[in-house]
Amino acid sequence: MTDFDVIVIGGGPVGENAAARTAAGGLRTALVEAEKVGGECSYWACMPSKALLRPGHALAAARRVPGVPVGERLDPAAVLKRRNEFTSNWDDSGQVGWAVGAGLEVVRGRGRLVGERQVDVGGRVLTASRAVVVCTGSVPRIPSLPGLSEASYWTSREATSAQEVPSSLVVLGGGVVGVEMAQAWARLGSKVTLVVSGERPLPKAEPFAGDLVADGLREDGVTLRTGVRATGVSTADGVSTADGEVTLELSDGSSVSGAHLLVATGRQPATFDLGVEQYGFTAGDALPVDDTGRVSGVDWLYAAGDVTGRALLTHQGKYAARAVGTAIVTGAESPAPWTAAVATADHTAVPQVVFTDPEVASVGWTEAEARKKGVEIRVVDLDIAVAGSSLHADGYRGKARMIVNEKTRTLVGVTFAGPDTAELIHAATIAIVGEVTVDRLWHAVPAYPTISEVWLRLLEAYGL
Ligand SMILES: Cc1cc2nc3c(=O)[nH]c(=O)nc-3n(C[C@H](O)[C@H](O)[C@H](O)COP(=O)(O)OP(=O)(O)OC[C@H]3O[C@@H](n4cnc5c(N)ncnc54)[C@H](O)[C@@H]3O)c2cc1C
Ligand SMILES: NC(=O)c1ccc[n+]([C@@H]2O[C@H](COP(=O)([O-])OP(=O)(O)OC[C@H]3O[C@@H](n4cnc5c(N)ncnc54)[C@H](O)[C@@H]3O)[C@@H](O)[C@H]2O)c1
Repeated sequence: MTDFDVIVIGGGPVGENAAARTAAGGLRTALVEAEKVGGECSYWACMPSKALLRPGHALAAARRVPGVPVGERLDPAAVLKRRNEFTSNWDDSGQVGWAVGAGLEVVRGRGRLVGERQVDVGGRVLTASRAVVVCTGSVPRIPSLPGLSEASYWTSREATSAQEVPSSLVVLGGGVVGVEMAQAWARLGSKVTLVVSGERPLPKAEPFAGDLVADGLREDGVTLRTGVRATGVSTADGVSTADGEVTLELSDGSSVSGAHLLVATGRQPATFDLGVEQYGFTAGDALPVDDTGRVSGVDWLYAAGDVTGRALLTHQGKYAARAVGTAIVTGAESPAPWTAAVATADHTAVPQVVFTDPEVASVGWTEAEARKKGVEIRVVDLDIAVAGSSLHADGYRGKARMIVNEKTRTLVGVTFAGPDTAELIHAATIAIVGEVTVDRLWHAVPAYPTISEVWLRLLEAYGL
């Protein structure tokens, strides 16, 4: 008799969803968690970062509408208190309660694959009759910079959980973590310098989006150092506590200093000390999976979320988890694309919102990605300037891009960059997933006066 039908290793949002799905399908399911049920997302990523950003957005939005009485600046103590509440003060008992209510057995400890359908947790070997699902997430990728390992630097964990506003902050890396945290702490009163190796931040987004975010950061007082690489780190005494304690040396011979250094240079799959080598994989590499989440060459092993390296986003990881759970419960061998056990949208329709001000909301391919794939496309670019946007805010500044596959006349990518564009993107996701032609989209009439009217202008600019 096995202990469980399914063992899920990693109780982040993705593991929780995979486990809840198999339990709902009547399978005895264990959720093994080494730290906190709820994972990185709940305690050191999505939730606290958005809780730090939201008050600044609300204040900026109010300032853009005459007649709304607003204060000069944010109240950092109140912002940090609300952020602490959003992380339940880093107490996971609520999440554990949810897991138990969902019919899961929560096993505390670090899981390690030790044989076919066997997981060691602190010396106890758990066995599964059907499947083991790896949802161990990712960890910060730290570059090898001279002096960095001796310095006391921040990763996204410290940047999202700090209990005081740092007097100054140097941020290395202009990806999503870098720009979001640079703006959050700048708006809370920190003197922030953002170091970006390329021409602009957000190199994976459409260039106009990175440029608009750069403008927004500069307006918040962030100093942007673009086109420079970090070459070394030095600290006064190895402990960074006061202004100027950490110095980042740069490739152009200059340097920048701050009370803290945030290293935001990407993430790495959490496949260390997991026993993946016995199946031919390398610790630190992503686990390769098919669209049902089955790990290549191991028929009882599944994976979902950041650990697969497919899309490092909570919503997309949870989608993959639902596919894995369905695949395990139904036991379908080769389910068809776009059925519940297959994460088909990962290839064409991954939405993301960068929660800066301006926001960047995108789905599908960028122009560069579409061209690389050899798709015959037409790109439509517009300023977001409709009745809805001018009512929304005085001096509203934003841009939209729609990319159309010229053969099928369907959308393959959409990006909106501007204040409060996040809520526009789901319409684009539906259009891409539904393979709606521009000719049919013409009949999806946006309400007046909303920012969504930009859809009508995009279609008109396309020639409809
Ligand atoms: C600062 C920041 C902000 C972000 N903001 C957003 C956002 O706004 N929206 C968004 O969609 N995405 C966001 N992300 C990305 C998002 O956090 C991840 O995509 C998401 O957390 C992935 O979920 P996961 O369950 O795969 O991994 P995780 O959330 O990392 O959870 C993995 C869990 O597995 C546990 N674990 C690891 N190894 C073991 C083991 N051997 N045994 C037992 N347990 C183990 C860990 O303790 C952890 O609890 C953000 C990321 C960062 C860093
Ligand atoms: N709002 C959101 O959806 C959200 C928010 C935060 C994070 N995330 C997810 O988390 C993941 C990790 O975010 P991230 O920002 O850490 O990674 P990222 O890959 O988005 O960005 C890392 C950046 O660091 C740069 N970089 C790498 N090495 C460097 C070096 N040595 N010196 C200078 N720059 C260097 C890269 O060019 C890149 O621009 C992302 O994939 C993102 O999808 C999502």
